[in-house]
Amino acid sequence: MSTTHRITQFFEDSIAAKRDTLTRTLPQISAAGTMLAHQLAAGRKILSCGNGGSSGDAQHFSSELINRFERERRALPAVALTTESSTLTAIANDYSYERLFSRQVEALGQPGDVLLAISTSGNSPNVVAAIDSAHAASMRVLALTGRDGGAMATRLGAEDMELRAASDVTARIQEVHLLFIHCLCDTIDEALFGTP
Ligand SMILES: O=C(CO)[C@@H](O)[C@H](O)[C@H](O)[C@H](O)COP(=O)(O)O
Ligand SMILES: [Zn+2]
Repeated sequence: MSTTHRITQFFEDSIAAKRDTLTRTLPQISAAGTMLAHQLAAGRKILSCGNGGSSGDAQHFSSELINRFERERRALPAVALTTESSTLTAIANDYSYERLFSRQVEALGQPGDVLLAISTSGNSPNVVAAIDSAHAASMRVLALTGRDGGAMATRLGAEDMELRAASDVTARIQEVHLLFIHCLCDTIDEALFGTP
């Protein structure tokens, strides 16, 4: 298959994944953004985590809360658990890579905070462990997944939410996750600060 044909296929597959996800999850996306806004309005913060491309998504989300999304408004509290290299290397070295995020949740998570847990497979052990630690800290969880939701989907409680991208391809799932993140940021701003 030629390069231009492959690129065309990537674009078409990404469009289809987004369209299918919208059809399946529109109410859930709105409800998830509203839940985040409610917790932020109550003075709580959002911790985010993920591996590889999802680590970037975790940081993308926290930067758009602390800095801003598309409008001028006050800074909102969010922490990506993927950036502090001394902490990350110490936990992986002294404990295990599986505890990379859960150890930080144990240190930083407070009742009512939200963990944004991002995994295209839903099976990354360190993200699954972070969900368990978030529950132990009386936090709520918003999971961004793909495929069949993996182990993460089975760990969520009644207070938690899942946004699942309608694809089995990691790269396409990530492209949907970024759209989730921007929709969540917009819903948060609308809920907290009204329509500009
Ligand atoms: O970005 C990509 C693929 O597009 C990769 O770096 C990908 O993030 C890594 O393979 C991750 O380890 C996948 O983990 P997960 O999404 O299944 O939790
Ligand atoms: Zn990627």
